Amino acid sequence: MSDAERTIEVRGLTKRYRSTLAVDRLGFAVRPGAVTGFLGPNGAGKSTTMRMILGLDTPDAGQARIGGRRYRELRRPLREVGALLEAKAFHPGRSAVAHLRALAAGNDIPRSRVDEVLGLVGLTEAAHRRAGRFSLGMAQRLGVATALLGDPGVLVMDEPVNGLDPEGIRWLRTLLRSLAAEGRTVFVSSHLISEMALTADRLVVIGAGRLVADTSVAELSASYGSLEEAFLTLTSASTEYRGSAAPVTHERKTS
Ligand SMILES: Nc1ncnc2c1ncn2[C@@H]1O[C@H](COP(=O)(O)OP(=O)(O)OP(=O)(O)O)[C@@H](O)[C@H]1O
Repeated sequence: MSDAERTIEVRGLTKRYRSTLAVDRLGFAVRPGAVTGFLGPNGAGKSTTMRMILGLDTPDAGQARIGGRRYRELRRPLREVGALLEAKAFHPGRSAVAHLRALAAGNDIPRSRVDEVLGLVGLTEAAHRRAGRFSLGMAQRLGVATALLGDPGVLVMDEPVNGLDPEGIRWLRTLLRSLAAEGRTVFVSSHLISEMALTADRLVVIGAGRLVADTSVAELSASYGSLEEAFLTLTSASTEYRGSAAPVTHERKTS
């Protein structure tokens, strides 16, 4: 897979739910070889954007493409893009191994890969337990295993840190960084700035559905003194950070 095939591109992406403009003409690119954090306060539009990237929601305008194609046009989606959206997105009566085997069988993925990913996320011992009884942290690990099942070049994860304990958070951070170091595209949302400061190389920050920054973690924290300061300043005023240029203030949307 070439770098272009692993690039996520969002252009003019817009989504409205009745009176709420959830995503507003959003544009950015996520490239391979780095962890890109997707930051924004609660309700900023992160999940909606990720759902549109993954073809689970239809944009009202604009488009999201992976390697130049819409998610729905991908020939072997699980092998190209791994997704983690919400924890516990599996049948509660099924064991972890049964869940992964069913997905592998339906997507032409060798059965041996199931044991591999269970090992990778530390669920080998719990593989035969009913997934419905998993703790939130274990469910997140199963979600990560599911995302990695097809050995995809692109990973899209919505708040994967949720429910993990400190050891789990460190484990996930190391895993995401190593996946990026292997040349994969890793796009991960969070509202935890401190965690993103440790995990991400680049940041796409949104506020009220609009892009407020698309830059490296180092540059953003250097410009504002700290990443927390940058996040709070940019998202509260919906100002746009443009590298060394002065921040540009947008009118706030009142929809
Ligand atoms: N299915 C829906 N129907 C109506 N409104 C929705 C729907 N999904 C999202 N919204 C609204 O769109 C906006 C963006 O929501 P979204 O979940 O994408 O934000 P988020 O950045 O992921 O937030 P959080 O960090 O709280 O998960 C919010 O105002 C939310 O209430």
